[in-house]
Amino acid sequence: MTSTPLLDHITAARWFGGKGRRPRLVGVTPLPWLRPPGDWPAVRIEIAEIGYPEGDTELYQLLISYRPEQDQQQPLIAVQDPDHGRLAGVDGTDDPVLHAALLETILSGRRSDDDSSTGIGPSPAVGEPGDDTLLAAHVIGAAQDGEPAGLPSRIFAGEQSNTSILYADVALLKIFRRLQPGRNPDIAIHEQLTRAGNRRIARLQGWLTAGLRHDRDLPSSAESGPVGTDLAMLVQQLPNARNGWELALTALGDGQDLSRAAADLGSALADIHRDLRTRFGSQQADGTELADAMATRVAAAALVVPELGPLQAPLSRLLDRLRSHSVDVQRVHGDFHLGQALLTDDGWKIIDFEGEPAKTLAERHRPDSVWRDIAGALRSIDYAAAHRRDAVGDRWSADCRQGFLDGYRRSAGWQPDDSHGSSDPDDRSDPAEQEALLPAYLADKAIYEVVYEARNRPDWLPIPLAAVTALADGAAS
Ligand SMILES: Nc1ncnc2c1ncn2[C@@H]1O[C@H](COP(=O)(O)OP(=O)(O)O)[C@@H](O)[C@H]1O
Ligand SMILES: O=P(O)(O)O[C@H]1O[C@H](CO)[C@@H](O[C@H]2O[C@H](CO)[C@@H](O)[C@H](O)[C@H]2O)[C@H](O)[C@H]1O
Repeated sequence: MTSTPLLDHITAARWFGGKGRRPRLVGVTPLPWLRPPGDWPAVRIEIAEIGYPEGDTELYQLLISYRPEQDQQQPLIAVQDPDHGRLAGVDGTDDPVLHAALLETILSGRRSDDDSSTGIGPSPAVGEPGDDTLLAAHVIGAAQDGEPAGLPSRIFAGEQSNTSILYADVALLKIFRRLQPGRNPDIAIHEQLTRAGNRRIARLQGWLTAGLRHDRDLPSSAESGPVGTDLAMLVQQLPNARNGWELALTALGDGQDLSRAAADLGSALADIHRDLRTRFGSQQADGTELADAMATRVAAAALVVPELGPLQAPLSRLLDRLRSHSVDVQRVHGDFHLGQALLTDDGWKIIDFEGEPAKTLAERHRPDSVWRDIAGALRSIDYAAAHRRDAVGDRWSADCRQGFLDGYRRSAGWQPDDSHGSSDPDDRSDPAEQEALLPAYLADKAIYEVVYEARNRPDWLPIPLAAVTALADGAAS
């Protein structure tokens, strides 16, 4: 690989997904300037295309702050610009001027308070229709009513795969680093849940989309014309939010029962599923096709983690149980775990609807069974309990899992309960029969986790491997 300051910057970043590979910088596409000429620093988003020897490419979003070349120390990139002259740019991720320009760009965007917005429209906030690369901004709800100028900003310092900018204590701008042409599921789902008035999420306030052209900005394709590629979303900042994973570990360490909170979380997930079902619809999927897809994932995982080899036959018997079913599917979270749940003064909120990072964009938009998310939560409780492998941990885990399932069933209207029962039970014909799908979804999730841990945290591999083994043993007996 030919090292350049920009390539080194990208490959060293927390969000770079090609670690261990041989990346090269194919090109950089600048989006329009976010400030008028003469206002320094000049700031804009740039999209870097990274190529690999295997032939695949990835797109990454960069935030760059420019000054005249002679005024800039240690630049990542130098450009000749018709309006600004010779410029040198540095990473602008921490630059409050860039933060303010991004916020103002979104808040000056096209208001789309109807349901027909597609994310890329004829009224770009920056650039003119017909430009090669447009930047379109959209706002919904009350986001435009505030005065954004001067809001103090800072980068979210916690663990995350993208980059978030916090504006005072009111809003959070999540900047998607690894871009995929098309609609981002996090925005698509937040938009619909916000329009539905769902109170279990951080409300969406706006988003930013680039209109990238296949012939110039995007990896080679026969298509032409701009493709809306979502860049960032602005959401309500949740005050006093405590991460569910950390709460679980603390409670477990203290031997504190968390089954009521788990029930509330199950109820929150059911509320979200209900609104997703209403907004996106539902359909029936062929259980045989689902079982085949899961079996393919087991086989692929066994190539990465050979310990799975002997478990393939019993797992295949477990997946066979899906084959006799027509499976009810709808939009779901897709990668639900305790780290995606924040406990606030207003109860649980669920975040990060991007789906499993290893899946393609099309797969992440595809309807799936609600058991995908329920299995995600149950697996996550098991992960937490793995930190305390004793009778207290086992009891804690069993209580939490039962609490979660009871809370979900009650809110979904799957079981009668005067105190919590939903007056609007969903329309699935036989939820109890659908519950037979849970072991297959638990196995599919644990198989995903085995590969995830083998690649990212080998020390954690025994946790999902033990779960797959237990499920396989259960199927064999
Ligand atoms: N609306 C919000 N308000 C407050 N904190 C949030 C909000 N959304 C996310 N966070 C914090 O940011 C972290 C990362 O968010 P997430 O959406 O999972 O980002 P990523 O997908 O980039 O990892 C969360 O674990 C949480 O601590
Ligand atoms: O980065 P994301 O939050 O989108 O999700 C990925 O990373 C998660 C780990 O941070 C991983 O979750 C797995 O570990 C969790 C504990 O750290 C556990 O609660 C989850 O149940 C387990 O799946 C997730 O699978 C992965 O997609």
